[in-house]
Amino acid sequence: MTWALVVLATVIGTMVPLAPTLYVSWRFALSTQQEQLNAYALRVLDHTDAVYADAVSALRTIAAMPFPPCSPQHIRAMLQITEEALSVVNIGYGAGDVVECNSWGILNYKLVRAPVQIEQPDGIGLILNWRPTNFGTDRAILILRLREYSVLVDQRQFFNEWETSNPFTISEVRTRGGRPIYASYLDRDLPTPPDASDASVEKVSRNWAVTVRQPRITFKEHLQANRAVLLPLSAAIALLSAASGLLVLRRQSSPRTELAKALKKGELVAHYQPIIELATGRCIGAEALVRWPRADGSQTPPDMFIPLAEETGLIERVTDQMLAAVIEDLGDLLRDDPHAHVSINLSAVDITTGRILPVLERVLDGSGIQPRQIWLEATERSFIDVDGARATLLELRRRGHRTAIDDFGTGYSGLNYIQNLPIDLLKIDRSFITAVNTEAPTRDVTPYIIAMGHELKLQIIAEGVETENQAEYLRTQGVSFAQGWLYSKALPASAFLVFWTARRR
Ligand SMILES: Nc1nc2c(ncn2[C@@H]2O[C@H](COP(=O)(O)O[C@H]3[C@@H](O)[C@H](n4cnc5c(=O)[nH]c(N)nc54)O[C@@H]3COP(=O)(O)O)[C@@H](O)[C@H]2O)c(=O)[nH]1
Repeated sequence: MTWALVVLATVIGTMVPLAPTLYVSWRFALSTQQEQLNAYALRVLDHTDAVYADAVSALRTIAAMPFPPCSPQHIRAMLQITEEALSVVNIGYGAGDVVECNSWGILNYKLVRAPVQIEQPDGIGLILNWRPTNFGTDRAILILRLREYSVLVDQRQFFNEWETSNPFTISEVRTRGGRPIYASYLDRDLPTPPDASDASVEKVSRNWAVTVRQPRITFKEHLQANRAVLLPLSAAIALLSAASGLLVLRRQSSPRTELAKALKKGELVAHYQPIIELATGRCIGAEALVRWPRADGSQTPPDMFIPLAEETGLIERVTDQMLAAVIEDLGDLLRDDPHAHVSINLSAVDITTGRILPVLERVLDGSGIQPRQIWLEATERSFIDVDGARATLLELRRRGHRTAIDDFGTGYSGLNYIQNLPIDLLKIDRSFITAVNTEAPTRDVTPYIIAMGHELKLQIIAEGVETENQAEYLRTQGVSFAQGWLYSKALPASAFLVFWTARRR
């Protein structure tokens, strides 16, 4: 196949004039840049929406509390919310023209409440670029106002770390009315602010508009340098340049394209890791884990392509194909044994947008499989948009599905988040199980996580159980279920069915 392609490319490379080829490659490079910018802009917008949603949630929470203004309980509540909300630096209260108290206590100096500059579509008032004195920071602050309450957000929160991966890409965040609140070039050592020749993409959400830019000139210079070398060379060695052009093209085939192709061809498969009831040693179900077998016999690990799928908008298709694979592979088992279940990993976007709900309904409708047999796992990253996550989880539970928080202990969620979310199971991350009975610093955390699960009346699943010693410890701590290499690695469907038959009895 490769030889055929090389011969074909050689013939074409000899015959086709070079200029159109260069023109096409230029257009191709341009559209790739546009695609990259689109993905970038969506990520910046997601991040902006998440920071804003976090601050609005803090604002609405404090505004709904019944404490007497500036009482000790009131100030304590403001401090607690400030500490828990990732983006909030302070909360202020003032019924009149001045701030009377904030998260730090009652104010002993006069701080005038800045007037609202912009009314957001969601009813929140905004004050931009507030630069406080006596406040321990010289950074620009965004104030969100709801009645007597002001929530303060450091505008640098809108900076996105991934921008640093491409030094020429910059982002600007504005309100829907066009007022700028953040421009990343202000915080980075870039030679100039953006200009009109930049390639740019704009994306808008309900409250925000985001523009992402890359200087077009950099791209053009690069292309012209290539041409200066290629034109004389290609005249002399047309055959060689055609073949090497093909090789370059093949190497440039991006990981995203490869993953998209694999999804299109249905190359991703599900493997199943048994879940064991610790008290009886019986297998009660499995976790479906995606596998990507390659033509050369190797496997690309999910750790490599799941983040890529999440970044490039392919993750929904991964989830959908896994769901379809589970029904195809284990449908008969689930219909025959109504107590069996399969856990499926959902992505943050499945949970926060609720897009998984109609998909599940469509797949299960008429399948003879009960919703309670499909457990759904979400990582803590899904809960940055708490309201979206709660709505989806509530609906899943109403339909009868069981919901689990995955990799627990590795994210930022605290007790406060979890007790307010409709979750049935807590999966302790492998790192905390590996630490059991070792000298690892995290070994003392494991009992606290288990106690937290019990306190919240959640069933607990331990991941990554590799030794009988760990299993015994978990049994004595009242952990219900376990999965890990002690019992089995993730198995192809046929091997899992054999395991199930042996361990179900
Ligand atoms: N959104 C989706 N994410 C998925 C899906 N399938 C997998 N993933 C996520 O990718 C990460 C890596 O998964 P994988 O390489 O499959 O690793 C899993 C197990 O194989 C591994 N494991 C299980 N037992 C042991 C053990 O005893 N020791 C050991 N060293 N490793 C073990 O742990 C991974 C289980 O992950 P988790 O989901 O946290 O239970 C991983 O984050 C997957 O979530 C998918 O379909 N969609």
